[in-house]
Amino acid sequence: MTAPDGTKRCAVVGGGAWGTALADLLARNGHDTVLWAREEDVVDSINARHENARFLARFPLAPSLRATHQMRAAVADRDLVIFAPPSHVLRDVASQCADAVARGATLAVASKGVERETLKLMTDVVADCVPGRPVVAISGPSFASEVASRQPTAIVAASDDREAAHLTQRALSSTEFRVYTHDDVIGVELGGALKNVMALATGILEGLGLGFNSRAALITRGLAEMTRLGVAIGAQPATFAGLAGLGDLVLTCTGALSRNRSLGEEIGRGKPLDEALSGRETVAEGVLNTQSARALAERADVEMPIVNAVHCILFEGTPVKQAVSDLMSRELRAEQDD
Ligand SMILES: NC(=O)C1=CN([C@@H]2O[C@H](COP(=O)(O)OP(=O)(O)OC[C@H]3O[C@@H](n4cnc5c(N)ncnc54)[C@H](O)[C@@H]3O)[C@@H](O)[C@H]2O)C=CC1
Ligand SMILES: O=C(CO)COP(=O)(O)O
Repeated sequence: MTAPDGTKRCAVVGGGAWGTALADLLARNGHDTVLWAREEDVVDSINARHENARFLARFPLAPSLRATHQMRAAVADRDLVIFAPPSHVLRDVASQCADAVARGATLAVASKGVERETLKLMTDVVADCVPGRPVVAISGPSFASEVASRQPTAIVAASDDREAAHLTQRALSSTEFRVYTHDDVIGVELGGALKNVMALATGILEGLGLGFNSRAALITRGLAEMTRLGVAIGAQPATFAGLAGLGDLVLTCTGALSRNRSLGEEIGRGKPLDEALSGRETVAEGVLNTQSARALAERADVEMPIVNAVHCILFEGTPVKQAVSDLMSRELRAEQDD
């Protein structure tokens, strides 16, 4: 299936901002690439005007990139299939096209989350739906719009299968987009899911009018609890100091482009969650990820005070100021006791 010049036949499943940016990268690298999008207007706008006017407006896409509404046809006979829908629909989407995926295909998943019902990682969800193929987790600090405008970006591609990680690395890498491989799938995936919760939390602090001290404390202690949970379920601690941990955490906790952070700001200013969510067409994974993270922490018997505080604010009616005060009044302890 691979052409003599090394180009691949690729499919990206999920025509939101991130799936579109990844498909654009593949197409610009010369790979024969098709993007499945759920919305007909997205398909039409990519095919007719080389733009995803709904989810990634004003960024010109590679003219060779094709979009389709036919998911099974999109994934058939492809060397590399990247899944990039919101995490809560990944199982549904992957199941719909599972039997059309080629036997020898490499699968990758770019969605950032932990399945709420099963507490499974995204790579495990894909492996459940499309068994027998290697699966790669793609994660790291990467706002889709900055990738689409070719700003230098670095991410990781993690897999237990070294060849699959290398194939994904080679397919996506360019002079503006640098992909590192990794072998710690749990750490890389958990970093991407948990940073969404921390981005919500820093947004809440911002909405409350708090300043830089509070934000720095939150990022640092947030990283400590992300690492604690990761290590408890089998991740390597060093992964959390890397691109998919600290890198993505800093990006989304400080970057104005983060949807999770901006949702947090609205909540910090006093908007109820359902009101803040209504009218948003784009995904803020941190909301569901807060529920998954809290359940994972309970199962692993790991203390995650910030995740817990966000859960109390979003789902238990705790006033924001009260949650901050509760966090600050916990029993004093040594920082190195993590
Ligand atoms: N936007 C970004 O900068 C980045 C996003 N991601 C991750 O990529 C994943 C997708 O996010 P975005 O591309 O940003 O989405 P988006 O917010 O741009 O668009 C929403 C997407 O959800 C899809 N969708 C909604 N309901 C659906 C359903 N029932 N079935 C199938 N699809 C449905 C829409 O078709 C659309 O593609 C998320 O897990 C996100 O965390 C990861 C890195 C960067
Ligand atoms: O994951 C992202 C960047 O790496 C995107 O973050 P948001 O979903 O908060 O916008």
